[in-house]
Amino acid sequence: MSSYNQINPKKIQDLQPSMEVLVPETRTSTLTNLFQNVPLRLTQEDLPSEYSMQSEADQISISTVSTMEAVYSLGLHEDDEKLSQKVAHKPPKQDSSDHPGGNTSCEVLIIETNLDEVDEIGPEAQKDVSETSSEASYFSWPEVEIPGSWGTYGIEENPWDDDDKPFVRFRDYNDLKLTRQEKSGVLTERIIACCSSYLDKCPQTGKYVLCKCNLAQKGLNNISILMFHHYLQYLDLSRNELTNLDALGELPFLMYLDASHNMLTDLLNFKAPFNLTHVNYSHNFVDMIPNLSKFWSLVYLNLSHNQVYQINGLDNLKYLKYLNLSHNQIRFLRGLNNKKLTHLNLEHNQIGFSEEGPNCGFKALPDLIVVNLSDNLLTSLRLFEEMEMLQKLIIMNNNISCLYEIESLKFLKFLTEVHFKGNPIASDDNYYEVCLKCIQPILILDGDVVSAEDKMLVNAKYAPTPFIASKKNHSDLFLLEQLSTWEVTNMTLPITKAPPRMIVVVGPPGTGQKKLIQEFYERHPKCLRLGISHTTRPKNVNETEGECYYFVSEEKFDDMVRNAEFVTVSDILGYAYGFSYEELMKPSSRDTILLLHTDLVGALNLRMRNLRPYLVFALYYQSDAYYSQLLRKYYYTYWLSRYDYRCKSCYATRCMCVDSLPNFASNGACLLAKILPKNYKALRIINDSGKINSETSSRVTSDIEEILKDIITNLPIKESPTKKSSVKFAEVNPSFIAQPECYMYSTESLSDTKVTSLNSDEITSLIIETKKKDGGESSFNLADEDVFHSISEVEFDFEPILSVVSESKLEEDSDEVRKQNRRLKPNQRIDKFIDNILKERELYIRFHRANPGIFCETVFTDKAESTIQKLEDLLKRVQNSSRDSWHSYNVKNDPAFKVMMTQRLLDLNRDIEE
Ligand SMILES: Nc1ncnc2c1ncn2[C@@H]1O[C@H](COP(=O)(O)OP(=O)(O)OP(=O)(O)O)[C@@H](O)[C@H]1O
Repeated sequence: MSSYNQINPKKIQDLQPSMEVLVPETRTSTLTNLFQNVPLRLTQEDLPSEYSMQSEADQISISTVSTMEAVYSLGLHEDDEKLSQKVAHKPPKQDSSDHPGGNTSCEVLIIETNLDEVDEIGPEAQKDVSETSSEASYFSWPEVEIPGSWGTYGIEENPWDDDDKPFVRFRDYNDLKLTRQEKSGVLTERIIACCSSYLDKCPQTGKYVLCKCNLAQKGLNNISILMFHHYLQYLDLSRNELTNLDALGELPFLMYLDASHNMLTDLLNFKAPFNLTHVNYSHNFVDMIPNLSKFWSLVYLNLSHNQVYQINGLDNLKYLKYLNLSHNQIRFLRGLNNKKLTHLNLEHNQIGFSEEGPNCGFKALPDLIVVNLSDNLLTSLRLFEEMEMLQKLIIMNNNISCLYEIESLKFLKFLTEVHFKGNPIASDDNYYEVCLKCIQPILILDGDVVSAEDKMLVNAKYAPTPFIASKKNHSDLFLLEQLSTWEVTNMTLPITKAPPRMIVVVGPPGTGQKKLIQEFYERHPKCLRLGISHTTRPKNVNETEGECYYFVSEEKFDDMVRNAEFVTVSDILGYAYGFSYEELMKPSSRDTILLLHTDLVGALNLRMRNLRPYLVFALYYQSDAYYSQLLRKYYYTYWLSRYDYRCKSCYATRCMCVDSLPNFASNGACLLAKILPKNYKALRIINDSGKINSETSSRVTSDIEEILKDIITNLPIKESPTKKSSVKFAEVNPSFIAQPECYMYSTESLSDTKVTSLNSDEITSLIIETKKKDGGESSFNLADEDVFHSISEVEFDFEPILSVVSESKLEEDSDEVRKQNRRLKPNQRIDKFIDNILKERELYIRFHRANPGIFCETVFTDKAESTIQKLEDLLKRVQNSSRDSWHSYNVKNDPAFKVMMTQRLLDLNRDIEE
């Protein structure tokens, strides 16, 4: 027992007369309250010798006066400090200002009752009582039943800790001489007074009341008197002989109830308090859980060591976090759907099965952190597969015999502690290693700390490198492919000859696959053949028809699609790309390997069509470099195509971009100037108002002049592939042309004119494109969509420097997104465009990770040498691979082929009609 309540009654004799005690009002009233219920009388023995009691009448009945009055009347006055020195006490932990009444040094006065009323207690009995009392500690929690302090998870800290509140005790239970009635197990007010503590405010009167009562191990069998103690919050009735708790129905504020180690058969069979959160009912005789809906506020429920044989009645306990049903007779895991449950103890039951289904068994308990299922009959660990929050699993002494079961735990990211001892698996030689391998986060296995070295060793021993894993998957797929029987599907190719073996370089746009395969082809022209795709995108200046693409119009491409001429078709950044059957089956030597590049869709189509391509994943190693490459590649072209139809570029030894739009003028040209190669020059035209008037036009002209001069004098002339010597004017703004002294501009729109004042070899072509309005000033309003359309219709016969990226891909976005886009500043939109491509790269990478083995090689286009080396290795492998695995297939003999082709055509027609 703590010194706090271990006061020698004789101490009172140390008190000196005329000592003053300062007692806060609230405390006095509490004491008074308490004393009103406990009529006590002081006897001569209790008093210092100076105070002799003359007669019975001098005995002070405290039932009518407050304690303090009693103390005063006895002259026991002392200031708090001195008193507290004299009386053993434990000072409160917290700052006294937290407590009502200021100074809260807790003096403890023990005042004995009238001995006449008390029977003699034999030495044996006295010993019993004192033992009982010392066991029932005020400061400890109910005993821990589960190894490893599981049982204390109920409430992490004791909110009713007497240390935190002023505490007053008048008598210690040990010093009570029990009456006959009390000895027979009847709870009396005297006992309650001895066992009560912890002052808290009464919710009704606002006065302080004692709200904690620890009646553990008092031999009680009748507690009906408790019904008068409405304000109890904490009640410990453990280790008594109780058979019913009806009286608790009168305790509306009860929050904590320990009724363990009694003889109770009914669970919580009393009127539900408002907010009962913690119930310990362990070690009783409960065999059935009734519907506990009324006890909705339960957070902790301990029903261990009862006779429960099935779980039910807990459905509506939405706040239940801790449930202990250990040492019962439960056979089947079901009836638990308490979503907030974090700790579940079911050890020592007979559970062999769990309810199966989407919201059953453990699947209904997504938040479980600790589970104890030791000493049951489980044979599998699969029921824990989806318990994502699980941190600790105790499943000792079950029947888990297959090591493979541990695999079920491999996706549990937080599982750091497992106990499998006593299962057949634990005696397997590989048990330790398998556990470490499958349960990656593990820190404690069967109570022993797992060292980092062990984990590393095991991982090194068992985990294949990604390379091997990828190869293995690949070979698995290959095997599957070999084993699959030949059948005609919608994807079956309408060809009768085995297609060539092929290497396909796959990557996101702008990765440089085209350049890569060309370089590789040039190294091995004899054993490779370049596969040329069709595309609707405009030809770049340095591209030749039929060398890297067949450039076709959209109409032509659509026709080819309708005629089913393509093996695969993709839409990339608004242009269509397709690889045709004709190109696939082009006559070549049997040993020649087809080399082509596609996007992911194309590559997967080739695979689905059973063409068995060797897929090579190409990407930029450094995403920064990829970003810069995209900027170089698309910024320019995208800008031109999207924001300013009037601004076109021309290919020349030096290029000039002329623009007349305010937005472009202020941002675009500058930007272009930065990103264009050195021998290109961007011309910036300042035109804030969006109108070209005579003033701005003269500035424009002088700007042009300046730049042209600069081009001519400073920049080295480079060979132009086109060597055009004409200047193409498209709808030339008259105000430009009105400066004949600068350059000879034609006044006729859309006509070719020589630039006479410049050396035509040096400036090969120059496009100035503006919009004339009513023959006068040109007005350019960005919001004027018509301007955009009319100008985009103008045809140019020059070759654009870079591929012009269509905006149609972005046009596919919803209207809402489009509107947002419109509101963005031009450079933000471009960033978005590039962001989309970067996201596409991420998609490719994710796809690769999720499908190990689908790519047989990964190359980095910004690491040219290693890339070519890898491709050469691959080429050797492909050359050595079997060529004859194709089934010869005779279309004529296959009725299914006809049916399938008819169906395919019908589908196609329907698509076209739609
Ligand atoms: N037949 C095809 N089917 C699907 N995708 C294709 C096909 N042909 C080319 N592609 C892909 O189209 C994308 C755009 O190619 P294109 O050459 O037009 O632009 P690019 O940005 O210069 O490409 P790269 O980065 O390879 O140089 C590339 O990712 C390419 O792999």
